[in-house]
Amino acid sequence: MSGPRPLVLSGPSGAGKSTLMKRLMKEHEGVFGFSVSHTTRSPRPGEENGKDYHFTTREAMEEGISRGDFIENAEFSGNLYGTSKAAIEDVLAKNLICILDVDIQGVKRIKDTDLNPIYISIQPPSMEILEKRLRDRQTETEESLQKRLDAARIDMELSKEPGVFDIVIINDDLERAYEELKDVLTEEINKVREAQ
Ligand SMILES: Nc1ncnc2c1ncn2[C@@H]1O[C@H](COP(=O)(O)OP(=O)(O)OP(=O)(O)O)[C@@H](O)[C@H]1O
Ligand SMILES: Nc1nc2c(ncn2[C@@H]2O[C@H](COP(=O)(O)O)[C@@H](O)[C@H]2O)c(=O)[nH]1
Repeated sequence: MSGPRPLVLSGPSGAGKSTLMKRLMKEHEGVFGFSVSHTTRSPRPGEENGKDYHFTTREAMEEGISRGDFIENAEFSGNLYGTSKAAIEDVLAKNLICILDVDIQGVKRIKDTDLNPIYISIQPPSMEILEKRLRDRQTETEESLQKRLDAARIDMELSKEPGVFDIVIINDDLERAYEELKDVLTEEINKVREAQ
């Protein structure tokens, strides 16, 4: 049997990717595995090294990129982010649905690989609501918030291009967005459960 297809979750910072993903993983224990990315940004309160991200320095990450350790990497809001080959292999080896949370640059780079994931974009209902969610989250300085909003405008345009995403979910009502996400993944979830 071929393994379950990975899932690429993308969309503007603050759209609700982590919120939806954490619920999906909690409600489907032993079905999903998170591909832990590397980043040069500082940890937020509550974030754990090796669980939320591998927090690293730019120098170490650039060395890893030159060695070919990453399947993709991107500069986002003044920091480097990347998906290592090891992060994905760890999850695939367990026959779980591998979830990658990456920005739109990552989506484009993953399309050049043989990963064959399901591409899902999580979009906010509007820029105004996105800005409010990001401000209320209280994780950003004014400067990084503005960079994230600039990146969000680009993301919202690109996500409308035909063929980039298999599905675009508007995360207005959390319950409805979650149901939509779960429905798209039913076949892959069943594949994992049947194999257990
Ligand atoms: N449907 C929703 N309605 C209201 N608030 C929401 C909704 N979905 C998420 N949020 C809130 O919006 C904020 C941003 O959500 P979250 O951190 O999940 O976004 P994200 O897309 O993972 O962002 P990033 O890419 O920066 O990690 C959080 O405080 C979350 O609780
Ligand atoms: N191209 C990649 N993008 C990534 C990766 N890991 C996270 N991200 C994206 O970065 C922004 C900001 O994340 P935050 O945790 O600092 O809020 C967000 O859009 C993520 O999807 C990665 O490995 N590659």
